[in-house]
Amino acid sequence: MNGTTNGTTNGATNGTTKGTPSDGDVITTMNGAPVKKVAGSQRIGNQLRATLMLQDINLLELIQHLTHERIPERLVHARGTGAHGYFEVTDSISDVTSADFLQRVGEKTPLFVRFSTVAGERGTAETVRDTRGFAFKMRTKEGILDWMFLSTPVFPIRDGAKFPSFTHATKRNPRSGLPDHTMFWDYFNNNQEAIHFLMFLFSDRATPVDFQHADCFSINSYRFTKTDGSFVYVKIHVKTNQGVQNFTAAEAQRTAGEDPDFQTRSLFNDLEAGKTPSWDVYAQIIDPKKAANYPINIFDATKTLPFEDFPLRKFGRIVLNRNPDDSFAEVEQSAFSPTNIVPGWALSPDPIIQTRALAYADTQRHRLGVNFIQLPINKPDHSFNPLMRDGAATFQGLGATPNYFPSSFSKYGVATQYAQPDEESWLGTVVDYESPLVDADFKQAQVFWEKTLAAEPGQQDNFVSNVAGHLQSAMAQVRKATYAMFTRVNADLGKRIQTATEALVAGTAPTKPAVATKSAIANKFADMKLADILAKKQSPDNNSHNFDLFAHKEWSLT
Ligand code: HEM
Repeated sequence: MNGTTNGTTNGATNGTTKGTPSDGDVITTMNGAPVKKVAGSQRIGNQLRATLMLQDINLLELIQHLTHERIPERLVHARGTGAHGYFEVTDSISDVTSADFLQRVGEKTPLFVRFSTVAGERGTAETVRDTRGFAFKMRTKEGILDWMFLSTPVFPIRDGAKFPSFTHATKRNPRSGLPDHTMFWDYFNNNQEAIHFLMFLFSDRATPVDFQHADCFSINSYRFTKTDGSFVYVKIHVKTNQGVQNFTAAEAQRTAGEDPDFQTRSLFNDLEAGKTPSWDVYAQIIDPKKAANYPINIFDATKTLPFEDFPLRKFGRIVLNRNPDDSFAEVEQSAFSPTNIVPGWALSPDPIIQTRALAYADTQRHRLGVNFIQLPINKPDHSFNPLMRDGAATFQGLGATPNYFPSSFSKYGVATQYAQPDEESWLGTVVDYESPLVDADFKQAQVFWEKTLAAEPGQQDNFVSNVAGHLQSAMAQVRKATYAMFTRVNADLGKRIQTATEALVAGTAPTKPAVATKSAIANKFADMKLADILAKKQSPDNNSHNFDLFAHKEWSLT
């Protein structure tokens, strides 16, 4: 057998699953003894009747392993898929960060990404209306850096204590176990700082065709730091080179029914076919002095920062080129956290980031076990901390290394080049603070409605019908409060949502939801049957990626 030898760890590098068997390997029991009959079971007499024996170790182990194969799904972002690739520095950014992996233009850092939807469970359909998660794990020479971004540039909350309520309201009713639109809208009616997020969630941007055709954003402000102690704040934008493509609500719903795994299949097939989807990476650099007097709080995750004042600066690109070898080992067991940072990249005082600092490794100890960091996909190429060593399933092999610090019997210490603390100062009186809702919270939502959506033909109509289609299932008093919320964005918007929703409730709306514009993909294939699309895909002169997006009936592991 390949894999572990001599009882020592086979430290898999690059987060890839190791131990692929080779021809001629024999199947063994857990302790490594050869199995005589893998699919047979020991029984009394040569008969089909089941008088089985506990001494049939192969059978016992097979069943016992199977009954333990599922682990808890992620609290949020349970449905996901992954891919390997790299991050490449395309433009110099070393004036604002000392991060080693960003110092040299052209340098590539190995990367793993997990893409996800947020609210649904592990088996739910993928093309549904939702935010998409983009979790990047970069293996830099100075440790693992995780970037955990979303496909919306804003978040629904700016007070960490609201995260449980927001999460509960977007999941199932605790009594009925059913999705509950009354609960959903009632939460948002009472937490209206989420309005900007809702504008994205009910636009066609929340039904991307697949992950390759979506952008993502850090949302939270982080810090680029330098070894001299200076720093700037930074927001990251990751823009797809495949072009943004969204489904309309009707297309997304249809696809969810026809192929609930559409987005996983699209990515898997693209990578198997040798495609290399890529994204350009930009920074919005924020001078701390400018941030202090800027009208928008840069630590308010419900707001974006205008490009006029904080232009995008390109510094890298992300390229994907390989499917995982083992979906469970790499995708399901991957553990990302914003606290996986490296010198040159740091957290900020953003309250959401500070709350997140606690959440991830905590849930991963529950989901994967205390030593989840030793799993190959999560394990840094180099790490050493003898103070964290015991717990279930540890295999670090630190032996006699002292487990306290400092010790007279060891010479290990800290890296002196990072000894200089950065200059951020945190001073103030302790207060119990919950951010109040103010008129300014509706400003960016208003711009999104009046300018952004208005600039794309049919998108305002789609927005109204997307909200109405969802809101119609809420109780009357909740619907009324939601009309009032959208009226604060724009009086006409509030009225249109009310008219469209109440028509659906009364059954006077057209039976099919009005889909004002079709996506580019739907237009292209409007009159084609699936079989024609697949046939066209196979024609040698076709090199349009649009055809591949519809090739979702294929599943090829070869
Ligand atoms: C207080 C706010 C938040 C809390 C408490 C929180 C908590 C969590 C938890 C518990 C998970 C599951 C982790 C796991 O099981 O491994 C998760 C996943 C995730 N979160 Fe958050 N989250 C918050 C806000 C955000 C924000 C603002 C973003 C992005 C800007 C984000 C991005 C993600 C992503 C991408 C994943 C999926 C990770 C994966 O694919 O494994 N989260 N979050």
